[in-house]
Amino acid sequence: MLVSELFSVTQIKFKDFYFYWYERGQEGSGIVTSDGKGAHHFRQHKGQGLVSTIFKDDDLQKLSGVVGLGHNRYSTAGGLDPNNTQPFVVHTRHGPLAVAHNGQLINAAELRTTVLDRGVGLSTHSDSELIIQILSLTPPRGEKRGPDWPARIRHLVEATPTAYSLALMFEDKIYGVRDPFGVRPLCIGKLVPIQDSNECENSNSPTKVLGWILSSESCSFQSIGATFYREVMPGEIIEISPKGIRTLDIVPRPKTTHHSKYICTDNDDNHSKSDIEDIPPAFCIFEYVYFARPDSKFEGQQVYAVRQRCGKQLAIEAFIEADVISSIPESATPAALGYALQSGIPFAEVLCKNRYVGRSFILPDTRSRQLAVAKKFGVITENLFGKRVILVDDSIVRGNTVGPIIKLLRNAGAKEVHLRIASPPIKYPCYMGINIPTMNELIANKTDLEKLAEFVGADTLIYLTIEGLVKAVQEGAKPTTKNSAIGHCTACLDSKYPCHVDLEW
Ligand SMILES: O=P(O)(O)OC[C@H]1O[C@H](OP(=O)(O)OP(=O)(O)O)[C@H](O)[C@@H]1O
Ligand SMILES: NC(=O)CC[C@H](N)C(=O)O
Ligand code: SF4
Ligand SMILES: [Mg+2]
Repeated sequence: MLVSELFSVTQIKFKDFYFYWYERGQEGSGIVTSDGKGAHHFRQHKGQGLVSTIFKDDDLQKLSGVVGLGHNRYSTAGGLDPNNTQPFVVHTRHGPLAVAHNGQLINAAELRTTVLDRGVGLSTHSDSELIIQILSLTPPRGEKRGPDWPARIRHLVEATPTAYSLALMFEDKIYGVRDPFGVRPLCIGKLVPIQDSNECENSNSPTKVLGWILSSESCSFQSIGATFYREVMPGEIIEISPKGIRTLDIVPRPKTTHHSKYICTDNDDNHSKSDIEDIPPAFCIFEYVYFARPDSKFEGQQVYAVRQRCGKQLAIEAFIEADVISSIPESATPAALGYALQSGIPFAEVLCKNRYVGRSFILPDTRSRQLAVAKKFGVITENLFGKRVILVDDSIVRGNTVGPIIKLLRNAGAKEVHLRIASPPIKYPCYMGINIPTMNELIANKTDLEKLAEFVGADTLIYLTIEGLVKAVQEGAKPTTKNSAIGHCTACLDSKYPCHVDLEW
């Protein structure tokens, strides 16, 4: 049995499969299964909203098969149209193919023209549909015997440098693909007998493998009795089949250098060959700051530990005397604990979060984000009345969260509120899978720092520096293989995009 899943905490059990989601995307969701026999043997169910509202027992009963693909959508291209819900399925010359995509194609406009110019009609505005259409094309050197998936996937990777982590399903096989810059995460889990899944990860004890799992985040593995096997490397193409798992290819990063759309950097042009060849991967630093779940692991370290180090670094860079340190739950809590450990000031909760309201930043529009913030928090008065409070958040993006919260704390009797942000100001758009497409929506561009503190109602406001964040992240990061490089995208902080950005999309 093989299980594949992108985006992992809702448990869904059907026949032989277990799918777990934590709603990394909250807008839509789908499952496609295959009985492994090719044409006409795919089954699927998709819908809009949270997983728990989409999949009822009856729907799941119909989803039988030997392999499966699931996806939760967090829209970054193509809008909220229900037709953009994934996985996408098309019938290729060799039978049905399903694709689940985490990311956003940086050159989507150019690719769209290329696909349309070849006479292929598209049925959505989703960038992910382009992926499945390119994969449906016969590769440049043709195919002698049946579909040559390594060649088709390599052709796709050469056509678009980033940002994608993909799971593809064809007959009884799953292919996993991570773009050469490794902007979005992708990891492999091993389904093992339950007693073995409680053993230490990466233990060398011989274990019967019941199946393989692909997931954006490793936090999903433990909940289904699987263990973390390893990350898919940037540029790596893997195949999961009844015979097991193997690497088909590793596509190198294109010879490029950082591109700045917004500021002059000494990175554009004038580079020696070796500079260009040495360009490192660009794993999204915002996964560590906010996006990923704290119990997930990337680059050999748990996200929780990185956030705590960010908080410690913040205390070094931006200490202030206070009576209590607290966080805006949930993502900022490890950083606030780090600040408390470093500074010796005690940590106490000042906000109670309504657990039935999801994450607000990842909602698709301003009104729903602001309503979510208003519904989400209550104050724990005893911990702040008459006190000087250091309030830590992981990030300020559009500024929907922090202002209303400081108002709540002041109304409840906080004497001073000092805001400390465990990441630098977010000033530039992301085109690689986080939905911040314009500069105008970013509050750091609307006013200078001093006015921003006043605007959100804080006595003082200090952000972590870019160097401080990179240090906190890279201190514990380990290369995937002995000689592989470590590198992070920081483009939304410093405008250094890993490759050319196509702004027409
Ligand atoms: O400045 P803004 O545009 O408001 O965005 C930043 C806020 O949004 C996120 O929290 P969210 O409520 O999404 O999730 P969390 O519970 O994981 O912290 C993030 O942790 C910040 O608190
Ligand atoms: N990560 C995702 O779910 C986004 C995939 C794709 N870019 C979309 O907008 O649908
Ligand atoms: S621009 Fe920012 S959010 Fe986008 S991939 Fe780079 S670090 Fe991540
Ligand atoms: Mg938050």
